[in-house]
Amino acid sequence: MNELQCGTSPIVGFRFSLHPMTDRFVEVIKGAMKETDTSAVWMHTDDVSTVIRGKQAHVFNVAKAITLHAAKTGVHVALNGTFSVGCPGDSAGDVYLDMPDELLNQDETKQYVSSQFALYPMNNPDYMSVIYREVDRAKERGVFNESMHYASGIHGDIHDVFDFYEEAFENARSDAHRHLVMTVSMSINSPSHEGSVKR
Ligand SMILES: Cc1ncc(C[n+]2csc(CCO)c2C)c(N)n1
Repeated sequence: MNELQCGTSPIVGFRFSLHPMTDRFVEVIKGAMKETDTSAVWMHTDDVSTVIRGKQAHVFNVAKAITLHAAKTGVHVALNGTFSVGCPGDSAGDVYLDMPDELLNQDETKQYVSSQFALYPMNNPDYMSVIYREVDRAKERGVFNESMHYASGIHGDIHDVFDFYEEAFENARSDAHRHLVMTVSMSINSPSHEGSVKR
């Protein structure tokens, strides 16, 4: 296969970093990963970030679970990450596409999150209408917070926010334009949320 060719694999990837605002950052990061069932995704952690790859549903399920575990410590946590699909590069982890669909992390604990996201529908000349459509979806779902340069503000309960992100990521790509990148930046348990309406 031509390694430079994009758009042949349905594998979804998420590369992210957690930044807990505490001296106890090591146990918050490592604890969140350990308490999450990551067996349905390929995962690798280094000194800067962690990458998970696999079926879309599992990648979003694991991303949310790790974030929720970190949030439940009560510590102010920042998460930054990039979702990508349609550019397999290497095929390590493709075996995870055979995993059963059953989601392995089911914690329903409520948790307010404030976030910003940006969609990059690669090689799609009509990318702005894709972006507007997904921002409209956020408004319909009740998770839209505000417009801003280079991103859109999304907030609410972590389950509603991650549901929206997965739906937007699913809908912002097509057979004609399979390569999609989405960046997400989240702030949780921040003292700056004080006074925010939806908590
Ligand atoms: C999700 C995530 N993965 C890796 C790092 C990088 N990192 C920074 S401190 C630390 C623990 C001590 O090794 C690690 C792994 C991160 N911040 N967030």
